[in-house]
Amino acid sequence: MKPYQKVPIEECGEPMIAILPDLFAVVSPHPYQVLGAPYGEQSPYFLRQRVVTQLLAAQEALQQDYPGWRLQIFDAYRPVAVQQFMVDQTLADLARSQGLTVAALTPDQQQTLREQVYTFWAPPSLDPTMPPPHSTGAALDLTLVDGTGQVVDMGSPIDECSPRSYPDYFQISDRPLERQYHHHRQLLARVMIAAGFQRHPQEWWHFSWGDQLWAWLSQQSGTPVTSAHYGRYELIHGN
Ligand SMILES: C[C@@H](N)C(=O)N[C@H](C)C(=O)O
Ligand SMILES: [Zn+2]
Repeated sequence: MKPYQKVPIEECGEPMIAILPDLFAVVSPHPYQVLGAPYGEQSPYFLRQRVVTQLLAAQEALQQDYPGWRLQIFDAYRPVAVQQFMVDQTLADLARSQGLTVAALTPDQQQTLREQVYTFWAPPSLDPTMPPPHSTGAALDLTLVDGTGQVVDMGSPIDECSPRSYPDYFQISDRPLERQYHHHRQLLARVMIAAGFQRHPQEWWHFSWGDQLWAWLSQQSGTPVTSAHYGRYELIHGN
């Protein structure tokens, strides 16, 4: 169990709304849909209403200093079935990168690779007290696009299971390009945190507002948050 999963949830019942592509940039086609992830009738481009409001505030803060720049949404809502699919997919990818298959892994190899997967992916738990963050509609993965519509280089791709994903990985570099990656990651974090979001400690791209991880990180930084506002969305809207 991760420490944030102990935070109580007081579900506020707020609906999710669509993230409109005329307001934000979005990665399309959606990378997990392309892989065949089981969304059913659901769409990854949905978030809780208040989370979208805070996201708009973050984009406005960005555009004050960088006119024409936008937030680019890579992923947002994720049913638990999709979380399970992506965890399995990532395990298979990591095994393949070592010339192995999941079926052929020894118990020790399984354990090592699973630990690597769970450094970057939340467990696909169906327990209502510990939902995967994206299954609450409060978490999203995103980056920046500049005024010409170009994706801003953060030095590593979203979802890479390696230390390059850690937000401060390039902090101590004195190479000009890597200084720039760090600056871009800082810029994304600055506008998101100013709008009330919290960033995942191991991922430069993952932010949330109102879920258990957000509440736990807020507590760690001294903000008196006692509970999360959002639990698993499927439990309140039955989809
Ligand atoms: C790996 C990434 N796409 C992600 O969303 N990770 C977090 C921790 C999650 O699975 O909730
Ligand atoms: Zn995420």
